[in-house]
Amino acid sequence: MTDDPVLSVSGLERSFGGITALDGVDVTVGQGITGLIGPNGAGKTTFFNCITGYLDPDGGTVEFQGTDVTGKRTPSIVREGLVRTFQIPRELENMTVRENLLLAPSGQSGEKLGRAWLRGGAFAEDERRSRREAEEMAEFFELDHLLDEPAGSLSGGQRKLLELARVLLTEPEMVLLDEPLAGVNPTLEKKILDRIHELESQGLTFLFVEHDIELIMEHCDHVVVMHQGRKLTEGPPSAVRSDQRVIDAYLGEEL
Ligand SMILES: Nc1ncnc2c1ncn2[C@@H]1O[C@H](COP(=O)(O)OP(=O)(O)OP(=O)(O)O)[C@@H](O)[C@H]1O
Repeated sequence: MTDDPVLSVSGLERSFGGITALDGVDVTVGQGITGLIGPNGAGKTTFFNCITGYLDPDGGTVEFQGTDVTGKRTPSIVREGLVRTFQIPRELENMTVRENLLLAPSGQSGEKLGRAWLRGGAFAEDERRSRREAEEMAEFFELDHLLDEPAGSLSGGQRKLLELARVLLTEPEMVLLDEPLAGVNPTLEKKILDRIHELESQGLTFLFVEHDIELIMEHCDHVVVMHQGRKLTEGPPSAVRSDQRVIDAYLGEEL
């Protein structure tokens, strides 16, 4: 990891009625692969949602590569280069894999259409390039034989690949991965992890939520542990794993 933080989150707060999901979270993420773990209900998903514009935080700040993105909407955060994988929404399940790959995530299509309107002829060239990139991405993730199939017909693992392919097409600087390997068979799992390491070596930053602690320990440079809406501790995987506070937080769950 380099010394310059890619993401700096300070005092992040979010409640739902009487439930405090985030209670002043301070997390700094440097380049590389950082794991984010914590028992059920620790606040991991809320944390992801608040830093990617899906939810407004009640307090605190989020800085991405030196830019304050607190409270910004998702499309503008995506444009800054911070993206998260998200499940293919039901309405996109009837669209083909190719169509899903051609749609920029998080409502950017309106902006794209606007650009096309203004730029006229350049649009055809842009579209050809987008199609080629989508096809290359599908080929890499071994989804090319499924390009004309509806996304809803994919297996769980193939959907995860499609989700990752979609966010990578936005050319991000940092990707938040929310259990990218759930339901993925071992061959596909290895392929996704290899791709993540390859992208990391090219300078991409990952923050990786995963319930499989073994995977986190094996593949992350640094691990942040959340518990009850706060950061409990952080450090190298081996130190975190043997930390008594972490063991207590998981209350005997396998670590
Ligand atoms: N939309 C919501 N409405 C009400 N409460 C919510 C909402 N979203 C999250 N919560 C509550 O906030 C707390 C944190 O939830 P969150 O989903 O962020 O945790 P998590 O660490 O991602 O959990 P898990 O590992 O089980 O997915 C929980 O108590 C949860 O019930």
